[in-house]
Amino acid sequence: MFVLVNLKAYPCDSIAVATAARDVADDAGVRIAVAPQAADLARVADTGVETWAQHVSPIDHGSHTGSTRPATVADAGAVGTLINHSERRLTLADIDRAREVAADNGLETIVCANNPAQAGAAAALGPDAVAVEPPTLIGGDVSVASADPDIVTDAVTAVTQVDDSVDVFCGAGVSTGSDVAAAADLGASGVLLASGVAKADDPSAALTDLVSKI
Ligand SMILES: O=C(CO)COP(=O)(O)O
Repeated sequence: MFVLVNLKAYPCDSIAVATAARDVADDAGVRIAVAPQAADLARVADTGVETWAQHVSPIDHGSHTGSTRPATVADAGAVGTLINHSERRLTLADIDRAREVAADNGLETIVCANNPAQAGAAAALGPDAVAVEPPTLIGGDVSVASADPDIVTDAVTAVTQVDDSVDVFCGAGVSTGSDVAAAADLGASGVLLASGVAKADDPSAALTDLVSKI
């Protein structure tokens, strides 16, 4: 299982979380990555933790004020990027282009989706993975794997029917090792989470629990 921690714009110490994630990943032998805000990418990557971008713009060089260029993200030390997060939606054409430019720059890509139908559509664009995250459960206390397990299994079916080389992750409300184990049982190969670590009093303890049943 791949554990990807999205720090969003939460008021956490991104370097402290990154350092904890690096150490827990090393100790547990589990793949853990941290996705900080764009301005923190290089500092987070310098800790040695696997670093992802929260978003990239569907552009390369040019007159694109305020954009997050995939190549710049890669130069800062990111190895992958989320695309079309529920809080950073893109048009279909922009998802396609962002994935293409990100991949051209060596970034791994995860396209986010609200539901199984969108997950299948996202798989058709050829990302490395699709993450299904029901918006109503994001930021809540109940994991998608227990609140709505069919969403996960149906997303796995939808994605596999389109392209069985695309991994399926799930997210929303994931905060414990039991949540991660339940996601794996439903066929997910990774989890995407935020508040369970970014808002934790002790991010290291939260991460240790998250990987405890993998
Ligand atoms: O949006 C999410 C991860 O990108 C999920 O957020 P929570 O883990 O806070 O529900």
